This record gives sequence, structure tokens and C-alpha cells, in this order.
Amino acid sequence: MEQATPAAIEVSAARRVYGYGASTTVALGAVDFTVAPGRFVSLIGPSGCGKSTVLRLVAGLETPDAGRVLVHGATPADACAAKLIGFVPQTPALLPWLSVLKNVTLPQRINRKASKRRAPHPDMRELLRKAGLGDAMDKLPAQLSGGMQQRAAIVRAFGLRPEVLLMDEPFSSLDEFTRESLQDQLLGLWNELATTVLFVTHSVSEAVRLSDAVVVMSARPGRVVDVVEIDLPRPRGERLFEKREFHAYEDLIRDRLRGAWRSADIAKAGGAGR
Ligand SMILES: Nc1ncnc2c1ncn2[C@@H]1O[C@H](COP(=O)(O)OP(=O)(O)OP(=O)(O)O)[C@@H](O)[C@H]1O
Repeated sequence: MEQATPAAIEVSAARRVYGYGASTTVALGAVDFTVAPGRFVSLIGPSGCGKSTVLRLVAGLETPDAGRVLVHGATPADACAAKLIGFVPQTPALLPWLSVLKNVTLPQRINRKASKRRAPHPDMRELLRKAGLGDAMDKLPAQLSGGMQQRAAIVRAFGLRPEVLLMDEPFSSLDEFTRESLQDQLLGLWNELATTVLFVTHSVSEAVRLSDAVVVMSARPGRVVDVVEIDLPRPRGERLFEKREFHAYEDLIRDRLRGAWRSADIAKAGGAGR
């Protein structure tokens, strides 16, 4: 992932250790990867390998114990203060007493000053319509299905036009059909707003469908075992699933994941699991 302009995300030898003494857990060994501006990159790896930890480091919610993380050349804390970063968690976390429209416009209203310094923020009514929520704007979150709520959370995250959008398995609780429709909508917004996305998923096919590159991590302590560039044409609609190349990428990533599991087993057998 070489680039001439500064990386949108740079993670260099990032290490993260939790706990003390006998309960020490090395969550991340030394994680290295970069994401160029405007790219869609997914993180995939075995459960507990530290994917969410990487997102928390990039979001500035935690700091690495060694190594460094930069977002557009700034520390994550500074990037957050400048509203460069948006975050979509696994569950939508909408405020139950506000309508959908008020929920998605809340960050813009709170951050009026910060958003004035940057590109004008998008028309949220328009984004809600594009995300298929035109009729749901005045409803309360509890009146929406889980998929609709997650869609609203995604629209909300795009509201401040963050340079970098971090997404932690945002579709994991949704059925296959809703998931695919949300993937389409996410790709539409990403394409239109030229945001950089770092996306955590457990699904190999989701990673291949969405991404420009997939960062494959090993079992804990997490490290990057491979970065697979996904050279498939866009837009990536339903026809993609019929393509041989799509399945070849799935097989390649599954193979890398199997390798990552095997190397972790060997490390554990040698007493280096922690
Ligand atoms: N606050 C914490 N205190 C102690 N250990 C933690 C903490 N947060 C994470 N861990 C440990 O660090 C490791 C990495 O956790 P993390 O949630 O980043 O993994 P993950 O790859 O996102 O997992 P999953 O795919 O299951 O969501 C795990 O072993 C987890 O138990």
C-alpha cells in the first residue's frame, strides 16, 4: 500500500498489553499497516486477535504501549478533536427519545463550529432518503427494525464528513439480505463522500465485496500476516458473487486465516501464546 500523499491511517509497530502480572494479556504484538486516503480497508482475523483494539487505537480511545498510530499525520486524539474521525459501533446506539432525523443531525448541531472549518456537511434528509429511510425520519428508533437503526447509525456517522470512518462489525447482527443491502448503501455513501474506511468484520465474503484491501491478522497476540489487495471492478453489485475472481479472493483470504491459526497454535505449543 505505497502512496505519495500522507497515509490516512498509519499504524506502526503498535503494541497493546492489558492487565498486570499473571493476568497480562498481549492483545497486539506489533501491528503495522497503512491506509491511503479514500480507500476501503477491512481488518479480518480470528476472534480475540485484537481487531477492535486496533480500531480503539485509531479512534484515540486507547493509546498503544509501544509503536505509534497517526491519522492524517496527527495523533488520534488531535484527529478526533478536529472531527476527522467517525465511529460506527456494532450496535447502533441511537438516542431513544429523539426521532431518526434528530439523531442523525445531532453531531452536526453539537459540532457546528468544527464542521464549519471543513467541507459543508451533507444534507442529512437526502442521505436518509438514499439509505431508504425517507419514511422513517420522524419515527423514534424503537419503531424501526434493527437493520433500519443500523442504517441510521451509518448515516449519522457520515454527517460530519469525517475523513476517516471506523466501523466495528456494524452488520454482524443482521440477516444476510439486510446485510447485503446495507453493504450497498455503505458503498454508495463511501463513494459519494470519498471517505477512508477501516472496517472490522468476521465475514470473508463481506471483506472481499467491500474492500480495496483486506488486512489479515493472526490469533492473539495480533499481528498482520498479510495484506490482500482486492483487484475487482466497482461498483460491486450482486453479479460479483457469480465471478470466479471473487471466490478466488475468498479462498486466498481463508487460506491466510488458516495459516494464521496454525502459527498461533505452534506459538502456544512453544509457550509463547501470551
Ligand atoms: N479492556 C481489556 N482488558 C483486558 N483484556 C482485554 C481488554 N480489551 C480487550 N482485551 C483482550 O484483548 C484481546 C483482543 O480483544 P479485541 O476485542 O480487540 O479482539 P477482537 O479481534 O476484536 O475480538 P472479536 O473478533 O471476538 O470481537 C482479547 O484477548 C481480549 O480478551
